[in-house]
Amino acid sequence: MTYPSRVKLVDVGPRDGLQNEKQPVPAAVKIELVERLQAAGLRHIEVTSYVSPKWVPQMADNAEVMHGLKRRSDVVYSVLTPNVKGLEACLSAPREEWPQEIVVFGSATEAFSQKNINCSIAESIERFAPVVQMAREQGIHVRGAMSCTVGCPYEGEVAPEKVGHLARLMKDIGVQHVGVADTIGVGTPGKVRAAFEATLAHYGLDEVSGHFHDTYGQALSNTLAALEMGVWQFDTSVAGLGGCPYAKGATGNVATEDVVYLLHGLGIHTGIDLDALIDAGVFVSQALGREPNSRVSKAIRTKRCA
Ligand SMILES: CC(C)(COP(=O)([O-])OP(=O)([O-])OC[C@H]1O[C@@H](n2cnc3c(N)ncnc32)[C@H](O)[C@@H]1OP(=O)([O-])[O-])[C@@H](O)C(=O)NCCC(=O)NCCSC(=O)C[C@@](C)(O)CC(=O)[O-]
Repeated sequence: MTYPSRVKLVDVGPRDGLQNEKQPVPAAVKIELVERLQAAGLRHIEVTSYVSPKWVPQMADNAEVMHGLKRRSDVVYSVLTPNVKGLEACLSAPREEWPQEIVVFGSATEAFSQKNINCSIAESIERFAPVVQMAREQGIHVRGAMSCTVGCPYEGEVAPEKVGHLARLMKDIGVQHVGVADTIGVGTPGKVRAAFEATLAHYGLDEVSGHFHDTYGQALSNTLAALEMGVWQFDTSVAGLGGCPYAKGATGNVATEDVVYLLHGLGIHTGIDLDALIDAGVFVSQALGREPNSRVSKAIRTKRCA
């Protein structure tokens, strides 16, 4: 089996990982988390989202976090912007605090679209179109997240045709890259492959990524299945943090630590220092009062103690 020679990981821990936390997480902790991730070698970090603070209170400090970061010139910072209001809020900061990439997020199912962003799929595309245009005019890269590509908490199994339909709509409005998300972590390799195949009818292999939650413990298998298709970009979350507020019961994303261990084991270079990454996961987990949700982190920390 041949695997891609390079893999890009986007650590979504500061955004996807923390958005669902009920306890307030101070901006200083979020900032230190991003800085620890970049020090560990992560070069793509999803920092925050410009969404309604009534819907997701944890992300209300978006501007403070973007302002407080000590940025590195070799790191790409991204943020979620569901509508023009969100993008305008993000761009109201001085240019040096802008992200290089924004994310619009849609759903392959109508029910999740309504629950998550309060509109139909068609309406979401209408909302995204001016966001995409404005961002691209400013030289900001646009990624699209496609939720519920294999399963939906409200509609159950999702047909690949629905994924292909959303991918085409995203392509038509100029979204440059799409992430195939298993929002509730129910996917298995065959289903994930089918979701990618439907997406690859509209996007090239260099324009797609995988985003796997680990609710059923399948995220590493799904990552491997995607790697075997030639997919080389993945979202992961330090310490396995996360969950979407509108996908009840779904656990966090696959832990970055576990994916890095897998990749290094396959001989794929990531540039990530696994020990420093584990320490970043311990830092944020301690701030949240829990253990990191990563088997690799646990194993390596046990070995360190021995
Ligand atoms: C999309 C909206 C805003 C629509 O929400 P809405 O209520 O339909 O919007 P609206 O335009 O009618 O505005 C209602 C209120 O929200 C305000 N508002 C409107 N837009 C913004 C904004 N951008 N920033 C700040 N405030 C905003 C607006 O000003 C107004 O305030 P009010 O007059 O009531 O005081 C809302 O549904 C929302 O914020 N949803 C949040 C959804 C979210 O963040 N979900 C989690 C992220 S997605 C995810 O995790 C999945 C992913 C990406 O990881 C992939 C996967 O695993 O599937």
